[in-house]
Amino acid sequence: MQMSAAPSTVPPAQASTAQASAARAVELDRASVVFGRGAGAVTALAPTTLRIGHGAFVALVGPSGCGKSTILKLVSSLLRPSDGSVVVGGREASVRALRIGMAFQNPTLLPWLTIERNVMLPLKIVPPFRHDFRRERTRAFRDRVHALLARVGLQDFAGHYPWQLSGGMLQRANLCRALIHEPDLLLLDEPFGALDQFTREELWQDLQALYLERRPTVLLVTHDLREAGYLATRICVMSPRPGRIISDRPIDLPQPRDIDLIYRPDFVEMTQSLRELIAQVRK
Ligand SMILES: Nc1ncnc2c1ncn2[C@@H]1O[C@H](COP(=O)(O)OP(=O)(O)OP(=O)(O)O)[C@@H](O)[C@H]1O
Repeated sequence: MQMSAAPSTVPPAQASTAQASAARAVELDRASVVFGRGAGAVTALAPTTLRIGHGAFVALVGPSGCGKSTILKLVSSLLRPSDGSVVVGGREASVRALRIGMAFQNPTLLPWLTIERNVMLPLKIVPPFRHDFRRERTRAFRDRVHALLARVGLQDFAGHYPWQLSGGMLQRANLCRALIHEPDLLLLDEPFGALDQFTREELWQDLQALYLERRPTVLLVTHDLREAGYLATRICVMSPRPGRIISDRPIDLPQPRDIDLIYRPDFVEMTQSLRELIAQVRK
């Protein structure tokens, strides 16, 4: 097993040039976000440059309030940068050049729809699928939903309602909904934060398998350094006040990764060095 050296701490201006790539899924160029004005202004994100190639799995880690979710919101165009630019799939983020899937800490499944219907929703809304949906080619879509639910062990729960499922099952269904329309870009904001360790590890394995199947570009915000190390091909560490990327390193471990990896000494050493870096910037 090859583990890359301890994280390199780099000056902010160069922090994200580590993975220059011709074909980029996401490109932040000195993008910053300031909330409010004057004395009450809060800089959520200092000018940040971050380039992510297609198919990369990037984890954003760092202490609370350092701007991780702000970056996700910029990429999903829920927020516009106060300065600088955010380009997704070669176009300004708001243009939606890539198909995007999203999952957050609290699964936002609609309580009045079955799991099957919830997971099917993006097919109803997102082009090009919605065209076929209107033409009532729903049988193929239903098969597709059932196949994906089966991949995460929910084959017997398609007809259940969200309130009939456990937290882990809900989060599995939530992941299915984020992936059903085969997104090019998957944005995950602490999707497993509320789960117990065993369920979390199971879901890491599910997510890894689903990622390796189609290799969408993934941007994962997490507080769990083992989650970041197990899943990501690259980890960016952020520091707060103002939010910025202070370390950007590849995770040179072959995939698929065995879950036992997270208990191996060199992996523990790697997560420990990240932990120390974050502890320093929290002070
Ligand atoms: N709408 C807003 N108005 C004012 N300040 C905001 C707003 N949204 C976020 N902030 C501030 O911007 C900073 C970055 O917030 P952000 O949610 O991106 O952090 P985070 O790293 O995702 O935090 P956490 O890990 O706790 O979720 C924080 O200081 C936060 O208080």
